Amino acid sequence: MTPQQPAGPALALRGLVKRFGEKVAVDHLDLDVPAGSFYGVVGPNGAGKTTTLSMATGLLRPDAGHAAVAGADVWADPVAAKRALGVLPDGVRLFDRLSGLELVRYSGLLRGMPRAVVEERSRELLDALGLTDAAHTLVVDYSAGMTKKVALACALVHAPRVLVLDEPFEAVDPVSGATIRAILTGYVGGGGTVVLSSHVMDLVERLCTHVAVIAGGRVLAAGDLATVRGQGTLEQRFVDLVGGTRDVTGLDWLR
Ligand SMILES: Nc1ncnc2c1ncn2[C@@H]1O[C@H](COP(=O)(O)OP(=O)(O)OP(=O)(O)O)[C@@H](O)[C@H]1O
Repeated sequence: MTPQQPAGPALALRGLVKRFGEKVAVDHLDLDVPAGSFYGVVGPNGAGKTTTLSMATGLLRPDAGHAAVAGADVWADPVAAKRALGVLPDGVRLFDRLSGLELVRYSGLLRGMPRAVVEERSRELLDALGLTDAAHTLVVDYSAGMTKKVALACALVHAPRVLVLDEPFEAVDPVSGATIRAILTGYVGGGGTVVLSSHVMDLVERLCTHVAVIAGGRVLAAGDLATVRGQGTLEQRFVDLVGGTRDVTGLDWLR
């Protein structure tokens, strides 16, 4: 894969707003993801990470604001934006009556790639992700981790310039996790940009060059990892920004 580096930010979010009834899930959110960065998005449950990434990738229409991928507006110029983009959405809903191999092939062909290239890359990706033995198994019969991996293969098959991954390591076993980390690190090394959300601070700290801490639909801190982290660990900084640990009261019946 040889993704070219876009000029300007790989992902630019400006004034994004999303409301669900009374709930403001994303509240005038701005974020720049530099090209070639490995960008971690962290935040407590319900912070607005999935909603933000969904708007950034054209899966959810914002109530206000703009999102641009490699300079192309996701809503005004969706073809250009989506050409540059690979997405692993949260709670992936796939065409699960296809086999794993068929699904990855289908993703490549949908992108207008030549059949021979699709064939080669599909098999290579399944092999790298340890899914060769399950290549002809229907995706509906995959485990959660296998589903995550095949969805990642679908996101990678067209060698996008920007990859947006919602919780890519969730449900994935340690060996597969290491493989995915190696694939993503190699991809960034080759000029690609990764944006991922995660709850695992340790992983974000090890992998990412940049991080944004989101809570209440707003960015509390963003920038290169060392700056955001400061003197302590990312987890300490996260707790400082988001609020300390809560004492558990009640639940006497459980003790
Ligand atoms: N389709 C929806 N309808 C109503 N409310 C929603 C919807 N999607 C998200 N929300 C609300 O918006 C807020 C942000 O949710 P979001 O899924 O973006 O958070 P998150 O940071 O990804 O959380 P988690 O870490 O738990 O996955 C939450 O309060 C959630 O209940």
